[in-house]
Amino acid sequence: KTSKVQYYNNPMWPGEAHSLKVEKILYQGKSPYQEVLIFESATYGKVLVLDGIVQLTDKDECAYQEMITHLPLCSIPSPKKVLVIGGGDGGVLREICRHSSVESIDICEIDQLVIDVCKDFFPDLSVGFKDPRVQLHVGDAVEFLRNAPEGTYDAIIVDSSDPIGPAQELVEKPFFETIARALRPGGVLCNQAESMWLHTHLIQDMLSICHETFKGSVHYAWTSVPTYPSGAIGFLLCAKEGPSVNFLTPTNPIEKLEGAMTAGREIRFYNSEMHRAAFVLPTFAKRELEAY
Ligand SMILES: NCCCCCc1nc2ccccc2[nH]1
Repeated sequence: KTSKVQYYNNPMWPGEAHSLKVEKILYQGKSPYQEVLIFESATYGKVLVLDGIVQLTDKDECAYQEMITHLPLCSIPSPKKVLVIGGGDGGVLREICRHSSVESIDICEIDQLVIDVCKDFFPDLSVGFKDPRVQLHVGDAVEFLRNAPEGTYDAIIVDSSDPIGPAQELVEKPFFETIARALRPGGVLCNQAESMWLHTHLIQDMLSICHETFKGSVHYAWTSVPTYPSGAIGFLLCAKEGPSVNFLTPTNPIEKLEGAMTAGREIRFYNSEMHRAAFVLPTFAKRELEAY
């Protein structure tokens, strides 16, 4: 049973907690990297928790998976080679597979246990692994990117957990530099970039690093995910210098996506207006983030 005191001590959102009623524990385990918990909630379907942090729920995972994927992929004309860092639940893979221009997808996930339990408990997400274009690499992303030839990818999506624990190195400058090197000119990066309500300093640090590393353009976007503390989570969209990228208006014909049935599931959250709206910031966030 989680004690209330320990419950309120997560350094990512000290003093606050979003709680879900547990109907039934479905899985509890521990990998070399983190504790893994899956439970059936009363109102959000199944829930995946890593080290006490909600990663996704059946009900609202579509918001995060669709936005982190289609914001970058709909911003370039014809993405062919895509890399996913993290994303072991398979949800981002499921969304990438909607893009018929994509020819190959590399995914580098450090924790095999996350992949295994999501195949058992989240078939709607792990369906992404079944696509023949997907090549799985289990290991450390820094290592993987060091060995990636320069200019390999049209898009890189960093679906990381938070920078406490295995994902700490994924917000540091050297990592962003290896990403820039692995992107082709005009290639794009989209990574999980915390909440504008809770993590302004962390976002400012990431924005500074990205403005130094990506001479193309850098934009912060956000969306609503009710089961993430603060109810909002952000994304950092970066373009490597080269053919210009306009993140603010989707270029890739999203219409053919909206109807796209992939793996038996239609799109539930993303559309062209939500794409444009994601880059519109409330005044406090403009003040705190647009200067960086
Ligand atoms: N696939 C990982 C998604 C992120 C899950 C953990 C998490 N939940 C958050 C809530 C608010 C801000 C940042 C957050 N990061």
